[in-house]
Amino acid sequence: MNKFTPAKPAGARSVDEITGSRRLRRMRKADWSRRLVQENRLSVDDLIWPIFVVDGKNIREPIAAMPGVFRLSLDLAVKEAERAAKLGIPAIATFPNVELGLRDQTGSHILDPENVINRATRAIKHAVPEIGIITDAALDPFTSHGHDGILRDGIIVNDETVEQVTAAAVIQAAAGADIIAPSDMMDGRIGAIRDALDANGFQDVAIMSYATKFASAFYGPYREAVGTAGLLKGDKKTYYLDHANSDEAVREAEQDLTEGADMLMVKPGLPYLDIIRRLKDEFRMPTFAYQVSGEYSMIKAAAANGWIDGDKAMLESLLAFKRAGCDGILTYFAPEVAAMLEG
Ligand SMILES: NCC(=O)CCC(=O)O
Ligand SMILES: [Mg+2]
Repeated sequence: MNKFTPAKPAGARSVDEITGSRRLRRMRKADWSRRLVQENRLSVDDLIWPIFVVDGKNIREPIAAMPGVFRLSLDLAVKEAERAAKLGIPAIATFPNVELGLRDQTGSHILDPENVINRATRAIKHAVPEIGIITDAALDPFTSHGHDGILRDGIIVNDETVEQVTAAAVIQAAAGADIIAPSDMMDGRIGAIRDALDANGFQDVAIMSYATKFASAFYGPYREAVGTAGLLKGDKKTYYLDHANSDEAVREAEQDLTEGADMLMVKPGLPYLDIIRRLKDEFRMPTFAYQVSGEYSMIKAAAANGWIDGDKAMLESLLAFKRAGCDGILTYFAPEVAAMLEG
């Protein structure tokens, strides 16, 4: 084997000459100094916990593609909300798995004040009034085709969907939702929901807009959780954002703020940190990320295989959202990380 000895350049500079004695490792030398200069911190106040609810009693159904996440009947959802409040988690977001017989072409069951989402809101509000409740006014768990909008002749019709989603938002507010978070990406829904909430006396109900929801492969496990995986035909590219685009995301956020959104959300999270940073810098509004099911499950799967340290990857991923400019994160890790931050 030939041995190669690299030549030192003539008059090679010392490291001090190269750096001008600016040694950036100095502050990293010990735990105490790393803590002292740490720029971002994750706190339990940053967490929103998405939970899945179903009809029935004493049901705690595992979701195969989301280890550690369950579909909960309302009695158990209330218990979990109590646990979340004790851990200091500020808010939960509820998503239903609706029985197939109640799903139809227009998602009409979303308008039933007694549907599982509205009953969950009332039950949790009654038992745990101190926790914030966020509901999604989207149609996908209620339609027989798994789309977020009303489907007519192969087209998701915008304005009719906005009417349906707006009516659903008012019914959710009447049930006690504190924040309406419409995730369907129809044009004009934020302004329509704001007008309708105000007209019905819900001026104090806020809107968190899923302003930039991208067409993404990372929603896979969620579709198992809400039971739309087998129903969905085609894709959602005519309403969700093209994941190649960034300027378009800024336009979407600007539009939703103009229409009255109180908060912005970017979804998915980790592959879209650049979008979070752009929106935060551009608008300086409360900005949230949804660390979606696929992101959660990737970390869980790699950890289960012993390929990564799951706890460390969880904490690192959540802190990355703070660094990117997030005020908070919707994450299935919420109770796990809250317990860790507390302990
Ligand atoms: N409207 C809520 C979602 O679509 C959640 C997606 C995910 O967690 O993958
Ligand atoms: Mg829009």
